[in-house]
Amino acid sequence: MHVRGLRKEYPGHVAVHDVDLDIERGEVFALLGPNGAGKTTTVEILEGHRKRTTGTAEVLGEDPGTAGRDWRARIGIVLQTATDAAQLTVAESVHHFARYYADPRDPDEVIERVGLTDKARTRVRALSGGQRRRLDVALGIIGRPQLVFLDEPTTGFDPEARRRFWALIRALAGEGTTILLTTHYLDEAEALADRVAVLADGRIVAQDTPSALGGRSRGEAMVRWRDENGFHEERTAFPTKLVTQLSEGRELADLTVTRLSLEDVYLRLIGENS
Ligand SMILES: Nc1ncnc2c1ncn2[C@@H]1O[C@H](COP(=O)(O)OP(=O)(O)OP(=O)(O)O)[C@@H](O)[C@H]1O
Repeated sequence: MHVRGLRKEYPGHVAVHDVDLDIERGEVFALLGPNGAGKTTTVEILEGHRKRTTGTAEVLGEDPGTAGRDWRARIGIVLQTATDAAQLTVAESVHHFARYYADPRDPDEVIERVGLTDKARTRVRALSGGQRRRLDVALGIIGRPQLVFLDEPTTGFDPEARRRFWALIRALAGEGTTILLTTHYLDEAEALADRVAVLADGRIVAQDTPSALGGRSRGEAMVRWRDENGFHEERTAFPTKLVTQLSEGRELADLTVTRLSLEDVYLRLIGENS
């Protein structure tokens, strides 16, 4: 996917300014940013659901503004709003959606992969919010898409469901599926994304791997430990050296070495650009 100078104007308001993105096949890419930053607008333009004002976009080799049904069948979309097939059971709706595609995944396997096997015979309207979201994910991947858009995919998931979902996304990426997700969960971006971009007020203010974002991997570390005089903490660019000096071969109680969290860096970037 290649995007250059993408811009979206609404009357009296520029929602997306000059966004450039290159996302490779099999890559998991996360768009981060506060409410109203322009994530959904960007994603909807790339899905072909919204018209851009200016700029170029190439998604799976085509312009999403003009691409046709064959292209659409190659992408999977999981929207923020839940699907509406409330009368059908989980199994019925997944089997039903599978029929729209030339080479769908096995519906029962997809239901298993999202962890809904024991709800397969339950009507969609009787699912919990998180279960319904898992069904949305199932419907988004049933067509064996080459590219999957996930807009806040794990909102409402319990911790176990999130871990299961992360494993599914990694497995899909391992099979060569490209994933573009938006999320407000920094731990999710850290666990899943090969690269992240931070949008603030419609502009990309940083783009890197989660571990290097905002100079994070080069930043100072905080070393904390405890001894007979109590609790200590020291900020240093050379944590290995400090720990070696401190320990002199003995164990240090409650030793931790931490760098800025992704959330720390994210909040700093957002603060600098708001
Ligand atoms: N149809 C529209 N008409 C006018 N303004 C819009 C429209 N859709 C979105 N906007 C504005 O564009 C900006 C970006 O909105 P967008 O939904 O892309 O943000 P977001 O980053 O996805 O936010 P969230 O995290 O809340 O989902 C917001 O200021 C929003 O009010």
